[in-house]
Amino acid sequence: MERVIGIIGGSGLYGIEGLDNGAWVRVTTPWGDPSDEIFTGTLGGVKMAFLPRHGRGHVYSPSTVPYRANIDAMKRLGVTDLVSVSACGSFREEMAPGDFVIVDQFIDRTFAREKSFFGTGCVAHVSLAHPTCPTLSAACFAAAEGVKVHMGGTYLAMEGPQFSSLAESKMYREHWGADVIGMTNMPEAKLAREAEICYASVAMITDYDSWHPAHGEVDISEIIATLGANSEAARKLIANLPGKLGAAHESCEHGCNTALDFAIMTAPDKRDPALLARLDAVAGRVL
Ligand SMILES: CSC[C@H]1O[C@H](OP(=O)(O)O)[C@H](O)[C@@H]1O
Ligand SMILES: Nc1ncnc2[nH]cnc12
Repeated sequence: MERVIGIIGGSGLYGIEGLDNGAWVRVTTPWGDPSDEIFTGTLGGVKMAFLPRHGRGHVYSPSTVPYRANIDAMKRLGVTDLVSVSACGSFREEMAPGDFVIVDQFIDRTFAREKSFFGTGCVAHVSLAHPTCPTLSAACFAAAEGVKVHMGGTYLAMEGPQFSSLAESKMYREHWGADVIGMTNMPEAKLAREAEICYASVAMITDYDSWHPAHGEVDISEIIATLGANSEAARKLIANLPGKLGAAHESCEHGCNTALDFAIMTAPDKRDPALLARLDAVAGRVL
């Protein structure tokens, strides 16, 4: 299958440069409009699709990002490999502002978002034991240049938009084993799995949240300054990805592309035709 690399750019990353035949395209989905148009083109002969998660100009809050439309739109564009780039706080001394973490686990504490494409009339349960794709994650690690990268880490997804209290920050760090915190990778990772797209998360550390006695509270100006300093490393990683992955996407050996094989529970004669129609891109392979 032809590889298409999708990038969802988070806070501070609203566009990418250097694509051949680059153009912003409007994609419509049965789940509403994505956060913005999607910038498509090729890099080193590999197709790319870039979507700013919050929209250009940072329009959507973490709670109102249209996650389902974003993932559906990527699927419609043929995206096989989806890389999330996000700002995050750190719970670990050694994971310092400026470093990147290739996240491999999540704790989902979000509660005010649509988290599934499925529901009444077509119920499905996919595995999320390993929410990120090891192959794509390894490629992201290899593509990083000029930045310290930590391979593996647990990302706590909070609802926001306010940052955590000191008590929450200490609980996540000392008792829950979280390494980093952000507001957007859930339900994005869950939806990518339902859409059978390989997903990797590159978390750019911007702060120590509020637990660190020497660093005080999270401060948005500190976050923006660190993001500014880091955006070049993020762009470099994205630019190097096609070379690490190549133009052909073999079926994922970790099962990302076959997540729906045994997931759908609803009997064929009980399925809701209206919901099935909305699932055409995401689950068309098995419906
Ligand atoms: C700019 S600080 C808080 C904001 O930044 C992160 O966004 P993203 O994950 O899209 O990079 C965080 O999750 C919050 O939404
Ligand atoms: N400390 C933090 N908590 C939640 N989201 C963040 N994004 C960047 N820093 C963050």
